Amino acid sequence: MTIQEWFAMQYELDQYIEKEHGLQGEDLFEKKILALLVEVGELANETRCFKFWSKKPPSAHEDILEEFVDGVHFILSLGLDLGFSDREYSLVSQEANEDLDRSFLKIYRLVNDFRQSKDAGDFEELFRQYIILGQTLGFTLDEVQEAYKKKNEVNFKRQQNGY
Ligand SMILES: O=c1ccn([C@H]2C[C@H](O)[C@@H](COP(=O)(O)O)O2)c(=O)[nH]1
Repeated sequence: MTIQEWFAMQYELDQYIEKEHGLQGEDLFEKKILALLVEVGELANETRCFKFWSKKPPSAHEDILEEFVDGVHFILSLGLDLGFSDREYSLVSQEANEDLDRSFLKIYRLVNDFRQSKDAGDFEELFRQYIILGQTLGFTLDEVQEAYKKKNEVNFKRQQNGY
């Protein structure tokens, strides 16, 4: 799936949600920023990377992946809202951050930077670093896109069932 196709899938879902909730034309930027921050927190919780006080293992690979793609939804949605979907993105990278705690804290900082600047370069850096976080968690881009497709469908069904 190309990045443009990825944005297009998110566009369809966002349009459906906005129509369903009578929100067409509303500025949902700040709510989506907050939603993304919440998703990043939920993801960190599933990895348990910061829980130095606990001996419990992380959640299963697929459960962490599902949380991860919730964040992807909101990143794509924010990019669409600012009209950044037609740009070229180089998301594939050999980088992987060893330290998960620092990676999560970095994502929080990048979300806030992007919130303030609404800048295309800051958006790309956020998207890129989020994908690198995924790689650090053991997910390939293909795997992320497959999981995204599944969750996108679940999100549609939820809307149709009065979520
Ligand atoms: O405008 C929106 C609002 C929500 N979602 C998706 C992203 C997540 O996959 C899911 C979050 O739903 P909760 O399970 O957190 O309610 O909804 C969108 O894609 N676009």
